[in-house]
Amino acid sequence: MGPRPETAGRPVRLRGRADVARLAGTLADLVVEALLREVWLTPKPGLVDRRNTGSHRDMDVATFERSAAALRPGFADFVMLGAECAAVPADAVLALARPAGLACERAMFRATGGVNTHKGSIFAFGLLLTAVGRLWVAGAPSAGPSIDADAVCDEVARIATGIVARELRRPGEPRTAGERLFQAHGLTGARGEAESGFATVRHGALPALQRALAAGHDADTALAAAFLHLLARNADTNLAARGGIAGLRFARAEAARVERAGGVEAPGFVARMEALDDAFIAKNLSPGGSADLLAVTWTLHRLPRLLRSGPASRSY
Ligand SMILES: CC(C)(COP(=O)(O)OP(=O)(O)OC[C@H]1O[C@@H](n2cnc3c(N)ncnc32)[C@H](O[C@H]2O[C@H](COP(=O)(O)OP(=O)(O)OP(=O)(O)O)[C@@H](O)[C@H]2O)[C@@H]1O)[C@@H](O)C(=O)NCCC(=O)NCCS
Ligand SMILES: Nc1ncnc2[nH]cnc12
Repeated sequence: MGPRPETAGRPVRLRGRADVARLAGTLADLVVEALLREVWLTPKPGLVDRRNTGSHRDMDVATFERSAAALRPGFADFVMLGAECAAVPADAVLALARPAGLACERAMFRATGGVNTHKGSIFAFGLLLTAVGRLWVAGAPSAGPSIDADAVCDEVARIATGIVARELRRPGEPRTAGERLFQAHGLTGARGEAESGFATVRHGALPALQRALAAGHDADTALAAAFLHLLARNADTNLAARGGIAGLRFARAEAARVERAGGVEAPGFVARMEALDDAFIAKNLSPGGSADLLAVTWTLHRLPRLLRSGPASRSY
């Protein structure tokens, strides 16, 4: 699966709804590509990949492939929604986007038979794609070339402003893992990451990916470097939900140990990650949130060049 011929790599300039629709298709293809690159990257401790299904018995690579394909139309809808609400104040956008997010969740559950593969990805990419749609229209006609990762992250932060206080700091029984972990440990999870403008990606995983590419590594090795960075630093509520704070600390400490041993540059990197995979599985640990942020990392890396378009956009 990859970008559709009619949208991939062609200049997308704003001339009206038809051009926003074409932009939406191009960006939806990019996000599906990012989700597939994530699930295919191997090995990823505790996660579904081509080595095994990690700490999961209810999903495999094919489940994620079906889920990603089912989400493509919804991803395009977020871009269109962002373009249509470009003039709406940023702090009023989330309420407008949430129904589209819930529709994506329903599409995911239909495609997976009720398994939660991409709930966090829907949230992250719903914000990211809505933000790009808004920037594309607000800055038209010169917006394309100036929409870089920082501009997108800043717009995501504006849209998500106040979400932690509004949705996590409220009294009452927690309804989800994220709400329970906030009350117990102050972890803000996907909401906190969004409100920070994907800070863990913007200031950590994305530079790690781009350093690895600049050093001559291929895309998968660069993604592995970015994933290791995330695993060592991201406050992943999936890890905490499954293994408690001790589980989150264990995962981050072990990832830091692999980094100190030289990371992707060191001989034996794959063997170290396979050993970590076995250890995570033994403890039922799964860093699903870090997997989502890895797909966000790839998307933010590819987006600026894609918006400037042209054949060069196919290079990484
Ligand atoms: C706002 C929501 C995210 C509310 O969901 P929740 O209250 O649960 O919030 P979190 O727990 O904080 O996170 C939910 C998912 O986000 C991913 N995640 C976790 N930590 C982080 C982080 N630090 N940064 C980024 N993302 C993070 C993670 O999703 C991934 O893992 C899931 C698969 O793992 P698994 O362990 O299997 O999960 P379960 O099935 O729940 O466990 P088992 O039953 O198998 O044991 C998968 O979702 C991955 O994507 C967290 O799970 C948001 O969901 C929401 O409100 N949505 C409504 C629609 C909406 O607003 N859409 C966007 C509009 S712009
Ligand atoms: N590869 C993966 N395995 C398990 N959970 C995930 N959530 C997102 N990507 C995942």
